Amino acid sequence: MPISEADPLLAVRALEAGYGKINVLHGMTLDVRAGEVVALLGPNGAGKTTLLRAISGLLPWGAGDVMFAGSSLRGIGPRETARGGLVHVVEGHRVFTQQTVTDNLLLAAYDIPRGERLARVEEALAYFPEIAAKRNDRGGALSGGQQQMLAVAQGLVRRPKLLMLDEPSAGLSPVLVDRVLAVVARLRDTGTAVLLVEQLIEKVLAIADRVYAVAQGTVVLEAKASEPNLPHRLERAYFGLDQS
Ligand SMILES: Nc1ncnc2c1ncn2[C@@H]1O[C@H](COP(=O)(O)OP(=O)(O)OP(=O)(O)O)[C@@H](O)[C@H]1O
Repeated sequence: MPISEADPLLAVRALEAGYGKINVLHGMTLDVRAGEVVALLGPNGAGKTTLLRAISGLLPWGAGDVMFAGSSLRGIGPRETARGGLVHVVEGHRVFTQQTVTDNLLLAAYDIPRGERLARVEEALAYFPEIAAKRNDRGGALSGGQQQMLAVAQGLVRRPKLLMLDEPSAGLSPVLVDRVLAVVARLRDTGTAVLLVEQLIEKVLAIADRVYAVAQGTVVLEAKASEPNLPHRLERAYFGLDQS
Protein backbone atom coordinates (compact mmCIF):
# COMPACT_ATOMS: atom_id res chain seq x y z
CA MET A 1 0.00 0.00 0.00
CA PRO A 2 1.54 3.39 -0.92
CA ILE A 3 2.35 5.66 1.98
CA SER A 4 0.18 8.80 2.12
CA GLU A 5 1.59 12.26 2.82
CA ALA A 6 0.06 12.23 6.27
CA ASP A 7 1.60 8.93 7.38
CA PRO A 8 4.89 9.08 9.26
CA LEU A 9 7.88 7.58 7.47
CA LEU A 10 8.75 5.66 10.62
CA ALA A 11 6.16 4.71 13.22
CA VAL A 12 7.24 2.88 16.36
CA ARG A 13 4.26 1.61 18.30
CA ALA A 14 4.25 0.23 21.87
CA LEU A 15 7.54 -1.53 21.19
CA GLU A 16 8.97 -4.05 23.65
CA ALA A 17 12.53 -5.27 23.18
CA GLY A 18 15.47 -6.33 25.27
CA TYR A 19 18.22 -8.84 25.82
CA GLY A 20 17.21 -12.36 26.81
CA LYS A 21 14.80 -12.13 29.70
CA ILE A 22 15.62 -8.50 30.39
CA ASN A 23 13.19 -6.08 28.79
CA VAL A 24 14.72 -2.69 28.00
CA LEU A 25 12.06 -0.99 25.87
CA HIS A 26 8.75 -0.74 27.66
CA GLY A 27 6.10 0.29 25.16
CA MET A 28 8.17 2.77 23.15
CA THR A 29 6.12 4.89 20.76
CA LEU A 30 7.43 7.56 18.39
CA ASP A 31 7.23 8.88 14.83
CA VAL A 32 9.62 10.31 12.28
CA ARG A 33 8.08 12.08 9.31
CA ALA A 34 9.69 12.23 5.89
CA GLY A 35 12.49 14.78 5.80
CA GLU A 36 12.41 15.45 9.53
CA VAL A 37 15.39 15.52 11.94
CA VAL A 38 14.41 13.90 15.23
CA ALA A 39 16.74 13.60 18.21
CA LEU A 40 16.57 10.97 20.93
CA LEU A 41 17.90 12.28 24.20
CA GLY A 42 18.14 10.66 27.58
CA PRO A 43 20.44 9.38 30.28
CA ASN A 44 22.85 6.48 29.86
CA GLY A 45 21.09 3.16 29.79
CA ALA A 46 17.71 4.67 28.82
CA GLY A 47 17.40 2.37 25.81
CA LYS A 48 18.24 4.71 22.93
CA THR A 49 20.76 2.41 21.28
CA THR A 50 18.49 -0.56 21.91
CA LEU A 51 15.67 1.26 20.13
CA LEU A 52 17.77 1.99 17.04
CA ARG A 53 18.96 -1.63 16.97
CA ALA A 54 15.40 -2.90 17.18
CA ILE A 55 14.23 -0.57 14.40
CA SER A 56 16.98 -1.59 12.00
CA GLY A 57 16.52 -5.31 12.64
CA LEU A 58 19.78 -5.88 14.55
CA LEU A 59 17.76 -6.86 17.60
CA PRO A 60 14.55 -8.91 17.47
CA TRP A 61 11.60 -7.38 19.25
CA GLY A 62 8.52 -8.73 20.98
CA ALA A 63 5.24 -6.88 21.32
CA GLY A 64 4.40 -3.73 19.41
CA ASP A 65 5.31 -2.79 15.86
CA VAL A 66 7.72 -0.80 13.74
CA MET A 67 6.31 0.52 10.48
CA PHE A 68 8.55 2.00 7.81
CA ALA A 69 7.10 3.60 4.68
CA GLY A 70 3.80 1.95 5.46
CA SER A 71 5.02 -1.63 6.03
CA SER A 72 5.83 -3.53 9.21
CA LEU A 73 9.51 -4.35 9.74
CA ARG A 74 8.72 -7.35 11.93
CA GLY A 75 11.18 -10.16 11.20
CA ILE A 76 13.15 -8.07 8.70
CA GLY A 77 16.93 -8.01 9.08
CA PRO A 78 19.33 -5.07 8.79
CA ARG A 79 20.38 -5.69 5.19
CA GLU A 80 16.84 -5.69 3.99
CA THR A 81 15.86 -2.59 5.97
CA ALA A 82 18.90 -0.80 4.52
CA ARG A 83 17.86 -1.86 1.03
CA GLY A 84 14.43 -0.38 1.74
CA GLY A 85 15.98 2.99 2.58
CA LEU A 86 16.41 2.79 6.36
CA VAL A 87 20.12 2.99 7.12
CA HIS A 88 21.59 2.65 10.63
CA VAL A 89 25.12 3.89 11.33
CA VAL A 90 25.85 1.99 14.52
CA GLU A 91 27.68 3.47 17.50
CA GLY A 92 31.41 3.06 17.20
CA HIS A 93 31.10 1.64 13.67
CA ARG A 94 34.46 0.44 12.42
CA VAL A 95 35.55 1.04 8.85
CA PHE A 96 37.75 -1.41 6.91
CA THR A 97 41.21 -0.19 7.88
CA GLN A 98 43.07 -2.04 5.10
CA GLN A 99 40.77 -0.79 2.32
CA THR A 100 40.94 2.67 0.78
CA VAL A 101 38.33 5.27 1.56
CA THR A 102 36.84 4.79 -1.91
CA ASP A 103 36.74 1.01 -1.50
CA ASN A 104 35.06 1.37 1.89
CA LEU A 105 32.34 3.38 0.17
CA LEU A 106 32.09 0.98 -2.77
CA LEU A 107 31.68 -1.90 -0.31
CA ALA A 108 28.78 -0.04 1.29
CA ALA A 109 27.27 0.28 -2.19
CA TYR A 110 27.64 -3.45 -2.95
CA ASP A 111 24.06 -4.00 -4.07
CA ILE A 112 23.61 -0.75 -5.97
CA PRO A 113 23.75 -1.19 -9.77
CA ARG A 114 27.40 -1.23 -10.86
CA GLY A 115 27.06 1.72 -13.23
CA GLU A 116 25.74 3.91 -10.44
CA ARG A 117 28.17 3.05 -7.66
CA LEU A 118 30.95 5.53 -8.41
CA ALA A 119 28.49 8.39 -8.72
CA ARG A 120 27.02 7.45 -5.35
CA VAL A 121 30.50 7.38 -3.81
CA GLU A 122 31.19 10.88 -5.15
CA GLU A 123 27.84 12.09 -3.88
CA ALA A 124 28.64 10.84 -0.37
CA LEU A 125 32.20 12.22 -0.46
CA ALA A 126 30.85 15.65 -1.40
CA TYR A 127 29.50 15.95 2.16
CA PHE A 128 32.96 15.45 3.69
CA PRO A 129 35.73 17.34 1.87
CA GLU A 130 38.35 16.22 4.39
CA ILE A 131 37.86 12.55 3.60
CA ALA A 132 37.32 13.22 -0.12
CA ALA A 133 40.87 14.55 -0.13
CA LYS A 134 42.01 11.19 1.29
CA ARG A 135 39.97 8.95 -0.97
CA ASN A 136 42.99 6.86 -1.95
CA ASP A 137 44.30 6.44 1.60
CA ARG A 138 43.59 3.35 3.66
CA GLY A 139 40.73 3.67 6.14
CA GLY A 140 43.23 2.97 8.91
CA ALA A 141 45.22 6.05 7.94
CA LEU A 142 42.32 8.36 8.81
CA SER A 143 41.95 9.93 12.23
CA GLY A 144 39.27 8.53 14.54
CA GLY A 145 37.01 11.46 13.71
CA GLN A 146 37.55 11.03 9.99
CA GLN A 147 36.76 7.31 10.29
CA GLN A 148 33.50 8.28 11.97
CA MET A 149 32.72 10.59 9.07
CA LEU A 150 33.53 7.76 6.67
CA ALA A 151 31.04 5.57 8.52
CA VAL A 152 28.35 8.23 8.00
CA ALA A 153 29.37 8.56 4.34
CA GLN A 154 28.96 4.77 3.98
CA GLY A 155 25.37 5.24 5.05
CA LEU A 156 24.84 8.13 2.65
CA VAL A 157 26.00 6.06 -0.31
CA ARG A 158 22.66 4.29 -0.08
CA ARG A 159 20.69 7.57 -0.38
CA PRO A 160 18.56 6.66 2.62
CA LYS A 161 15.04 7.90 3.20
CA LEU A 162 15.85 7.68 6.90
CA LEU A 163 19.36 7.74 8.34
CA MET A 164 19.76 6.66 11.96
CA LEU A 165 22.91 7.90 13.67
CA ASP A 166 23.96 6.68 17.10
CA GLU A 167 26.01 9.35 18.86
CA PRO A 168 27.79 10.60 15.76
CA SER A 169 29.62 13.17 17.90
CA ALA A 170 31.13 10.62 20.32
CA GLY A 171 34.87 11.08 20.55
CA LEU A 172 34.95 13.95 18.04
CA SER A 173 36.60 17.31 18.59
CA PRO A 174 34.17 20.26 18.82
CA VAL A 175 35.03 21.31 15.25
CA LEU A 176 34.26 17.85 13.86
CA VAL A 177 31.06 17.65 15.90
CA ASP A 178 29.88 20.83 14.22
CA ARG A 179 30.85 19.40 10.84
CA VAL A 180 28.85 16.22 11.36
CA LEU A 181 25.82 18.11 12.66
CA ALA A 182 26.03 20.48 9.69
CA VAL A 183 25.82 17.42 7.44
CA VAL A 184 22.66 16.38 9.28
CA ALA A 185 21.16 19.82 8.64
CA ARG A 186 22.08 19.56 4.96
CA LEU A 187 20.49 16.13 4.73
CA ARG A 188 17.25 17.56 6.04
CA ASP A 189 17.44 20.20 3.31
CA THR A 190 17.65 17.42 0.72
CA GLY A 191 14.59 15.68 2.17
CA THR A 192 16.40 12.91 4.07
CA ALA A 193 14.94 12.14 7.48
CA VAL A 194 17.41 11.65 10.34
CA LEU A 195 16.85 9.99 13.70
CA LEU A 196 19.84 10.58 15.91
CA VAL A 197 20.91 9.72 19.42
CA GLU A 198 22.93 12.53 20.88
CA GLN A 199 24.20 13.69 24.26
CA LEU A 200 25.02 17.25 23.24
CA ILE A 201 21.62 18.77 23.97
CA GLU A 202 22.26 22.37 22.97
CA LYS A 203 23.94 21.44 19.72
CA VAL A 204 21.31 18.95 18.74
CA LEU A 205 18.44 21.32 19.53
CA ALA A 206 19.94 23.75 17.03
CA ILE A 207 19.51 21.32 14.13
CA ALA A 208 16.60 19.04 15.14
CA ASP A 209 12.94 19.59 14.30
CA ARG A 210 11.68 17.53 17.23
CA VAL A 211 13.07 15.68 20.20
CA TYR A 212 12.04 12.74 22.31
CA ALA A 213 13.38 12.31 25.81
CA VAL A 214 13.72 8.67 26.70
CA ALA A 215 14.11 7.30 30.22
CA GLN A 216 13.90 3.71 31.40
CA GLY A 217 12.82 2.40 28.02
CA THR A 218 9.92 4.74 27.41
CA VAL A 219 9.29 8.20 25.96
CA VAL A 220 8.90 10.71 28.80
CA LEU A 221 8.69 13.90 26.75
CA GLU A 222 8.12 14.86 23.13
CA ALA A 223 8.67 18.44 21.99
CA LYS A 224 9.47 20.67 19.06
CA ALA A 225 13.13 21.63 19.25
CA SER A 226 12.13 25.29 19.08
CA GLU A 227 10.09 25.15 22.30
CA PRO A 228 11.39 27.42 25.07
CA ASN A 229 13.29 26.20 28.10
CA LEU A 230 13.75 22.76 26.62
CA PRO A 231 17.10 21.72 28.15
CA HIS A 232 15.66 22.30 31.61
CA ARG A 233 12.42 20.47 30.80
CA LEU A 234 14.35 17.57 29.29
CA GLU A 235 16.44 17.19 32.40
CA ARG A 236 13.35 17.20 34.60
CA ALA A 237 11.70 14.65 32.32
CA TYR A 238 14.68 12.29 32.62
CA PHE A 239 14.13 12.22 36.36
CA GLY A 240 10.36 11.82 36.16
CA LEU A 241 9.62 15.38 37.32
CA ASP A 242 7.89 16.65 34.20
CA GLN A 243 4.91 15.40 32.27
CA SER A 244 4.16 16.64 28.77
N1 LIG B 1 24.05 -6.57 24.67
C1 LIG B 1 23.41 -6.34 25.81
N2 LIG B 1 23.10 -7.34 26.66
C2 LIG B 1 22.41 -7.10 27.80
N3 LIG B 1 22.00 -5.88 28.20
C3 LIG B 1 22.29 -4.85 27.41
C4 LIG B 1 23.00 -5.01 26.17
N4 LIG B 1 23.12 -3.79 25.58
C5 LIG B 1 22.53 -2.91 26.42
N5 LIG B 1 22.03 -3.53 27.50
C6 LIG B 1 21.29 -2.90 28.61
O1 LIG B 1 20.14 -2.28 28.07
C7 LIG B 1 19.89 -1.03 28.73
C8 LIG B 1 19.78 0.06 27.68
O2 LIG B 1 21.01 0.24 27.03
P1 LIG B 1 21.20 1.18 25.74
O3 LIG B 1 22.59 1.02 25.27
O4 LIG B 1 20.09 0.94 24.80
O5 LIG B 1 21.00 2.62 26.39
P2 LIG B 1 21.35 4.03 25.81
O6 LIG B 1 20.17 4.89 26.13
O7 LIG B 1 21.75 3.93 24.39
O8 LIG B 1 22.54 4.46 26.72
P3 LIG B 1 24.02 5.00 26.38
O9 LIG B 1 23.85 6.45 26.17
O10 LIG B 1 24.75 4.68 27.63
O11 LIG B 1 24.50 4.25 25.18
C9 LIG B 1 21.02 -0.84 29.73
O12 LIG B 1 20.56 -1.22 30.98
C10 LIG B 1 22.09 -1.78 29.23
O13 LIG B 1 22.85 -2.26 30.32
